[in-house]
Amino acid sequence: MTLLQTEQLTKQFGGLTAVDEVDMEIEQGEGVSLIGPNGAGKSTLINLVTRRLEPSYGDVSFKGESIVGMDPHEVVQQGMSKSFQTASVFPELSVKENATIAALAAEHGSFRVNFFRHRNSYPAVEELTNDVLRSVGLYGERETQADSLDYGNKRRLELGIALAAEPDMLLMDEPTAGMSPDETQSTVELIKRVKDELDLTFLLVEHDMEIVFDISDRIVVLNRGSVISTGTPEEVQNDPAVQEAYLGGVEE
Ligand SMILES: Nc1ncnc2c1ncn2[C@@H]1O[C@H](COP(=O)(O)OP(=O)(O)OP(=O)(O)O)[C@@H](O)[C@H]1O
Repeated sequence: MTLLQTEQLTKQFGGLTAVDEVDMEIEQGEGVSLIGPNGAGKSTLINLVTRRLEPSYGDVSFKGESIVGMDPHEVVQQGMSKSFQTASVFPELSVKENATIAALAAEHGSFRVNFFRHRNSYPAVEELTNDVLRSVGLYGERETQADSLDYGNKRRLELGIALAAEPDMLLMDEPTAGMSPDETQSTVELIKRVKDELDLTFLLVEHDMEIVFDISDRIVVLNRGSVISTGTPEEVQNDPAVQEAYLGGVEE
């Protein structure tokens, strides 16, 4: 099943076409990375998909329905979450309280938790929260105040908060930015494990090619707003158009 589809999706800023008639499809269960040189249009494309930007023209559909016209929070309710946004963490609350709030806020999909309608479903919320904290390796830290987590664990909590909403699709913009090599490695392992465990569909923007090749089922390459290649990591790596546009100069 196609979860996300863009058709002729275009964003112009004045005379600059940042995203240029992009046709992209992401299937349920796929892990897709979006790569491309600086200024290729990756962030703009993500912002169009999450409805933080209005397209100049073209369409975005999620689960077969156009989401152009929806507010960003409505898109989240449809099952699309974006992780690695520190803004989603309440620093003065505990790890568990943060995850619980995220679980309570989720109002989509088969698992509908609405605190005000189903107060007696609190045990279900607690079970979900505990599962998520175990998945991201924070169960042992559940009583810790979010503020006092180290950097790597803060990022794990951000991922946990996104997962507690039980998203059908997770968007991640440079999840390992600012991390040490060890933290990067454990975050990559975490994303891979969570994807397998939860059959998660993701769209990742990442500059680190080692991570991209390790983590992706499929890669979409943008250059100057256009998709110049799409395929498995191997296909993309061997595509001369990509080598020229993106990996240019690394021939040995
Ligand atoms: N709000 C804006 N107003 C005007 N131009 C913009 C705006 N946002 C992005 N651009 C331009 O659109 C182009 C694409 O930018 P975008 O940030 O999407 O690229 P990117 O691939 O995410 O780059 P990076 O890898 O450096 O983050 C760039 O030329 C950028 O300067």
